[in-house]
Amino acid sequence: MTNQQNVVAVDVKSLGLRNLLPPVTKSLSPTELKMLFMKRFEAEKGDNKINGLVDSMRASSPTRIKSSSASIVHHPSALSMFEQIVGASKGKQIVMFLDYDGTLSPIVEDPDQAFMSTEMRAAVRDVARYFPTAIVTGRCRDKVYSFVKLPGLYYAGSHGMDIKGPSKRCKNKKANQGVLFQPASEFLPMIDEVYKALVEKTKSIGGAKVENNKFCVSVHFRRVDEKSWGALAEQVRSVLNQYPKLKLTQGRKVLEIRPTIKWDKGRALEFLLAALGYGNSNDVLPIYIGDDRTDEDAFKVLRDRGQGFGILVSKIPKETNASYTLQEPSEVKEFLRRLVDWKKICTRRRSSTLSCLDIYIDKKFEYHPPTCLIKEGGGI
Ligand SMILES: O=P(O)(O)OC[C@H]1O[C@H](O[C@H]2O[C@H](CO)[C@@H](O)[C@H](O)[C@H]2O)[C@H](O)[C@@H](O)[C@@H]1O
Repeated sequence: MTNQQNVVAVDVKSLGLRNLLPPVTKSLSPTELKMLFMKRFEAEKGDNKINGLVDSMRASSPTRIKSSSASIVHHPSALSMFEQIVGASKGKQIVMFLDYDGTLSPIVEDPDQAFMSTEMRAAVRDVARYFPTAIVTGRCRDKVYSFVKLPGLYYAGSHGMDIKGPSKRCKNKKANQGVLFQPASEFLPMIDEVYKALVEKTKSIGGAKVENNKFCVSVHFRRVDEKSWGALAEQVRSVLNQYPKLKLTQGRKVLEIRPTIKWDKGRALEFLLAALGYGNSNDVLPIYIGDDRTDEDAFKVLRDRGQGFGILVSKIPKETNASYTLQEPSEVKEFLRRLVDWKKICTRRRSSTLSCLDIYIDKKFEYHPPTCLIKEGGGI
């Protein structure tokens, strides 16, 4: 066999190799041809990844609704279904799980300014008086604590990779007071390194902001011109390519870089239920309220367990594993207040001779159940 026999006449244009070769017809050996294909394949794979990422950055805009959203159903409002929700808690302990951004605080341009209102803080504090309560967030735990400022809660930062229990004794004796769980601690130096690299790589992209969330990193593009999203995606990919142990997920106008470990908000929810003594128990009704894609992991866990309710905070219909919706943080506050008022009524009913009617006309409460069906044991 001569070398000549191994040479194949290739029309580089017809093979779509235009970007890699001058636009001429040329004879190539099989080895050259293979290398060309590989090069093109890799280049296309990279391009597709970036394009895919930019598409998904566009889709993550909460104001857009997919046109082919036949499977997206309107979930009922958790406010209009309030009685059914608390009714399901009869004989069970409600445990509250609350996402932070977009749930307790409105979405704002600058992540450092995402404060929660005094009224919302009071609502969360009151809820935590009656029910074990956890904040589950993508943020760094210390940062979210500096926003929430309530000591009696569980905090799960970094998408649940940094869990800490309340700093002082709480009423629930089953609770493990000393809980501190950090399943990704070995990733700390790597995350730090990636954070620095991302700050460097994105500094020329106007509006981009990199946030160190301790066990994960957020790259914000809310203030980046849409024309530069591709450039941003490329920079993020170029850094991530060097760290196969890290993965990319997305939230609301944010790219999230996190360890590839199998841990998310859903796992954190399971961990916290176990820490509270409800690991394999039917005596619990977990309620998880969140607005973001990352909260879907927790909604799914509740659905799979057939226990409790996921409540999605969204003004627009979305594909979700949640059972109910609330439109915005102000409705979350209203829901939390109702929960507290309902619990107070149940507690008073048990410790006094007041009739349902007495409770109903008691002007002290803003919320009065429309029907007087309060039963012993907490259910309506
Ligand atoms: O799990 P969460 O508590 O919802 O945290 C998810 C991310 O929230 C923050 O970003 C989001 O809120 C910002 C402030 O409103 C907004 O500017 C940004 O566009 C949103 O994505 C936070 O800054 C991220 O680190 C969290 O991962």
